[in-house]
Amino acid sequence: MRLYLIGMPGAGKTTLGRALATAYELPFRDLDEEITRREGRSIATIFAAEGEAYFREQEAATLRAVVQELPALVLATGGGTPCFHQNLDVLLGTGHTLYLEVPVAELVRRLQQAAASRPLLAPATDAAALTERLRETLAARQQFYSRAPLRCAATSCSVAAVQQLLSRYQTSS
Ligand SMILES: Nc1ncnc2c1ncn2[C@@H]1O[C@H](COP(=O)(O)OP(=O)(O)O)[C@@H](O)[C@H]1O
Ligand SMILES: O=C(O)C1=C[C@@H](OP(=O)(O)O)[C@@H](O)[C@H](O)C1
Ligand SMILES: [Mg+2]
Repeated sequence: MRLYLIGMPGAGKTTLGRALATAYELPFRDLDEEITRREGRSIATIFAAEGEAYFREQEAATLRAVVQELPALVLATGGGTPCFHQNLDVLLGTGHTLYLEVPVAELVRRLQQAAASRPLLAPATDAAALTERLRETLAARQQFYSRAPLRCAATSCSVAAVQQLLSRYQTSS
């Protein structure tokens, strides 16, 4: 089984993805970590040195390489992954895609510390600016995220809840 986690920065894709991989005894990959490894530099450095378009190309290529390499895994994508280069079609066509749906106010709470290492959010320094940035980003991305066949809300995104969701989904499909 390939399980893909999608959603906004701060939704918990990396955190929950790692826990789900342990629970399912599957390899875990974080797409940002894979890009960092291939490139030998951080996501923030890639954005600063090469710009977003270059990052999106590397992201698309790395996604395809990971999918080809591993027939079974849990993959935490980056927040923008499903929105560029037909990546969502790759996800939908090769595994189960789960959208972690988290309200902007909760994302702000989680990200206030970490925005500096997330280049798309870095210009938003205070809570009001971060809220505005996340609102705009979510509005633009909703059309992609909402195509995921599986979704869970912030409050119910435990490992056990996802396992239950997935087993119901697998028996019904
Ligand atoms: N369920 C949760 N409840 C509270 N905080 C969380 C939860 N999941 C993740 N976090 C925190 O939110 C931040 C972003 O989590 P992360 O897994 O990196 O999200 P993503 O990979 O979706 O950007 C981290 O500081 C993490 O500890
Ligand atoms: O939302 C985005 O466009 C991005 C999210 C980041 O991943 P997280 O969602 O894990 O923060 C990372 O891929 C990059 O900084 C771009
Ligand atoms: Mg992440």
